Amino acid sequence: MTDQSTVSDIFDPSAWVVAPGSEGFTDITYHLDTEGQVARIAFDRPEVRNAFRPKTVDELYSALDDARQNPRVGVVLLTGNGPSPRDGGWAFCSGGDQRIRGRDGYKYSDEETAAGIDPARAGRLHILEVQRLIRFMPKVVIAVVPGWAAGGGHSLHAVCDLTIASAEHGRFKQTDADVGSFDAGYGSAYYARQIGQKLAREVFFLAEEYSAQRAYEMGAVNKVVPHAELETEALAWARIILGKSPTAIRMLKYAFNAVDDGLVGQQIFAGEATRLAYGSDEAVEGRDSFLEKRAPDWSAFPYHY
Ligand SMILES: CC(C)(COP(=O)(O)OP(=O)(O)OC[C@H]1O[C@@H](n2cnc3c(N)ncnc32)[C@H](O)[C@@H]1OP(=O)(O)O)[C@@H](O)C(=O)NCCC(=O)NCCSC(=O)CCC(=O)c1ccccc1C(=O)O
Repeated sequence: MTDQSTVSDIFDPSAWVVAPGSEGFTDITYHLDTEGQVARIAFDRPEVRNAFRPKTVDELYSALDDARQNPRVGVVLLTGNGPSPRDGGWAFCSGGDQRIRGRDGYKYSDEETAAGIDPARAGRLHILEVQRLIRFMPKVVIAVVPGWAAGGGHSLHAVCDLTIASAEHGRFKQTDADVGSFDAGYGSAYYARQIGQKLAREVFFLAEEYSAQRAYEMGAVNKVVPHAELETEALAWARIILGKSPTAIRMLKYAFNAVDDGLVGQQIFAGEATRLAYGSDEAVEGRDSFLEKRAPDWSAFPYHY
């Protein structure tokens, strides 16, 4: 298990505490800032450019869902620890671990399978569940890219609300088609909404390498910062966002999502609108009139226009 106090060369141990319950994770690290309002979740397989295997995705989902349900957390930073002890390379995430890809998805290890993996969940592509969690959680998720974002890692950065990248080491490459994979959802179609159709098709069809600066110019990255300042800058952005109204941020995220998310997007936005309406005197009158077995009195509530 990684020493949680020194997880990455650009990690500031004085800014973070280990998130309760995360001690058993092997493939990711999970920290909360000292105020308990920002979550830092990081891939921790730098020797394979932070490629994910099913266990990685299980842990990632678990940490993200914990952050989602923590009422004090307002912003999540998703990043990759590094550098690689083998060659010094940096990565955000290089997608699915190709060494354990089977014909029906990514495979748990023999030990994990022997320990009781249900055959129904043996071949996994559940990074897509992680994508939906990032997309639908009512909090801002920032991709903090210290190195390669490739394949499914590229898709994860695309689905995050914001991306901050290392000027020196940030690299973007959509390799899906090189390895016979295709993210036909947020990773491609939504990504095209971000940078435009021609550029998105170039990124996927050619699978070339793009620097952080080029990705910024294409509209895929919000800010490029010196490598040593990457995490400090990400935390600073998180603190700016924490200064805003939680309800406003939640409604804005869901408003941005709704146009691309069809009825699910409308449902999520509408659910939050209903929550807001329940707080009004008008909705209280509706509920109370039912419980008191009387006709509702709407006279105090004008038809606003
Ligand atoms: C990322 C690279 C461009 C980095 O290149 P470089 O810096 O030269 O490093 P390397 O020497 O290549 O790599 C160092 C070391 O790491 C190993 N490694 C790197 N990436 C992976 C990986 N993905 N799986 C396994 N191992 C990896 C590499 O082999 C080296 O180890 P050695 O022992 O020295 O050999 C470059 O590494 C690269 O191109 N990597 C592969 C990127 C890739 O193709 N990823 C898979 C894309 S497909 C995918 O992610 C599908 C899963 C998925 O997410 C999905 C599924 C279904 C629908 C949607 C999705 C979705 O995309 O979300």
